[in-house]
Amino acid sequence: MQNQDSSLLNLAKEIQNLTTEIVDYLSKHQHPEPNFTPTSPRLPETYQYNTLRDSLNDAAQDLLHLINGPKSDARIFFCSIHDLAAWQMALEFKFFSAIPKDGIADLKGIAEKVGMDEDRVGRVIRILATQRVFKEVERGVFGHTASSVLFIDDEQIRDACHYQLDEFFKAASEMSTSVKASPFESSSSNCAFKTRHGVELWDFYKRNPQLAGRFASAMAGVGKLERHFENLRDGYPWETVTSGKVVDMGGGSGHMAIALARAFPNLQILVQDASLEMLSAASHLPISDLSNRVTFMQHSFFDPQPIDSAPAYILRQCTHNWSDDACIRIFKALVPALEKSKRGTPLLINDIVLPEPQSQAESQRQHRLRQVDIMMMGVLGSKQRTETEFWALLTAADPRFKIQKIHSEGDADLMEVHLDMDS
Ligand SMILES: C[S@@+](CC[C@H](N)C(=O)[O-])C[C@H]1O[C@@H](n2cnc3c(N)ncnc32)[C@H](O)[C@@H]1O
Repeated sequence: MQNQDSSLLNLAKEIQNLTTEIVDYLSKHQHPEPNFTPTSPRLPETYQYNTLRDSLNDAAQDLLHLINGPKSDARIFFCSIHDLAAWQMALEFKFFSAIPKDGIADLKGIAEKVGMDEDRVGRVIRILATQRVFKEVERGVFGHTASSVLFIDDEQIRDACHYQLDEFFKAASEMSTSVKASPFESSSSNCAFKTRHGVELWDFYKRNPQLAGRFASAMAGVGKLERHFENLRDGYPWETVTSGKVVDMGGGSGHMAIALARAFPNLQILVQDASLEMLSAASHLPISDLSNRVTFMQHSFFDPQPIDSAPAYILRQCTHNWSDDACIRIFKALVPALEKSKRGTPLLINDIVLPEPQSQAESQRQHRLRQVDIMMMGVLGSKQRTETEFWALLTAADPRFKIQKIHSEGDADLMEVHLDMDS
């Protein structure tokens, strides 16, 4: 007889029910089920699928936490830094491309290609293989899995993983040292990145143009995760824009502007960024056919916006890089241009909007968002914000700012803000 009151069994039933819903979803949308091989079919990237996936993760994580217990859980999490160290080596020494995409390679061949001793190469690959990244097909011979082949197929996603495990991971280990040095002030000059690298983040990239290029590529990689682009594409009626240039402020290499221009042939977009290194990363992107519709300009969003009468102003993943005071300055610098624009011209803030404290957001999703918040604390002394916090900064910049709506079908929400000229 099963115990009806068993919370463990109830969680297992929830997992069974959610898995059934996922299998039904895949079958209804003609998606074959995934497997671990390099040719595994791709998963859907819809809001509905991701919501089911997050709920299943929540239930499965709860069951594992309860069954593992606090001691075993603690051992798993504090040793995960060594998984990251193995990943760091695999990325830095290009392990992924050292094994042919459709084939296998032995340890000697891989070690020669990556320029490391066989012993350590084997140890790194074998720990990753325990997480189904690479597979030891026979003793000392390795092939790819779905999770390792991703890093051959998608350079931008590889760059997104690489910059995190390189300059950001190194900085993260200095978090408590930096807070000890300035326990009551968090800023780009009082944060772990500055403690570890000796310079602030944007100066670091100015001094390392190659890493700035990787960062710009990584931003494009991050944009492919968790429906970032879909939210920007679907959260505003872009097809209604008939004239003028949309301005993408702090647009980096312009990868989002390019994707948006491809999705909407009616759009012209001006990408602004303060950094020439970021803007020049655009030369690596395939945009020759868009040269009339996507243009670039060096401009700091702290200076008054020189383009007025744009149909929309985008600020994507920029506010989270800055302190409250700096965000207020960014919003203020846009006000004169908005005043000269048509009524209802939106400022579109495309960034994480954190759930308000104690809200019921799924913990899997909330965990992802809060990881980015801690990342911002470490690399720039900045933060992710709730809607209430955004509202406070916008109205401090100009009391006429109103949050019109928030489109939220992915991790990076699209917040539509208007300057209400009648108030
Ligand atoms: C996290 S990245 C986001 C880039 C792009 N919007 C995206 O979504 O991928 C932040 C961008 O802000 C740019 N930036 C930093 N300071 C700036 C400033 N004062 N004015 C304009 N852009 C700036 C950086 O160069 C970088 O490209």
